[in-house]
Amino acid sequence: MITMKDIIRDGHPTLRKVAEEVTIPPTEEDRAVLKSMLEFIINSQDEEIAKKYDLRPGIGLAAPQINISKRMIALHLEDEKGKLHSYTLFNPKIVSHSVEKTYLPNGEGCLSVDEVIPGIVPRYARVTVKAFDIDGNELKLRLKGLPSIAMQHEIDHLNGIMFYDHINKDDPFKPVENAFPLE
Ligand SMILES: O=CN(O)C[C@@H](CC1CCCC1)C(=O)N1NCCC[C@H]1C(=O)Nc1ccccn1
Ligand code: NI
Repeated sequence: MITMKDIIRDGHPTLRKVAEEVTIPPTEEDRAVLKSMLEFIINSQDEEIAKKYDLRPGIGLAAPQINISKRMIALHLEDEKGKLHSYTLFNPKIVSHSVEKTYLPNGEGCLSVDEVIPGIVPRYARVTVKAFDIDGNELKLRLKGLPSIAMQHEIDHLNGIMFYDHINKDDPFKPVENAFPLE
């Protein structure tokens, strides 16, 4: 099982690489890795398991964070209606997005960043994503709210981008044009 020791931290070069596309159909190994990434996220949200293995809670994980420079991500999170969504995706790609932006009112963190970096992290309010599921079937997702924000955070990891790259360096809380806080 994946634990925090498997998660590389800011400064590790893999976090700044553009990850390689996964060949479709995925190999058994790629499928096993992606399943283990979702298992980690679900474990990290389970109070007992997280305590037992000292896991930091997460709602998403990208393969580069476990030093695998491949375009694979897992997400396990609730949407604004309280509906739980699990995503295990190969080669996700944002194919369209809203002009409007949004951001988490308390900023963002990252399991690969041990310090708190305050500031507004502007994200597209809505995104349409094309990807392949765990079996290699093509799918299209239309996301808004937290799923949209989290998806963009994870796809950034596949392109070597960290959340704080989006924070205004001169004034981290400067209002962003056409961006509205989530909730
Ligand atoms: O690349 C993947 N990661 O680095 C794990 C990150 C991904 C999220 C950061 C912002 C959007 C996606 C993660 O889940 N966290 N980051 C560290 C703090 C805890 C946790 C978190 O933000 N939790 C959360 C947020 C909103 C609502 C409920 N829970
Ligand atoms: Ni992250």
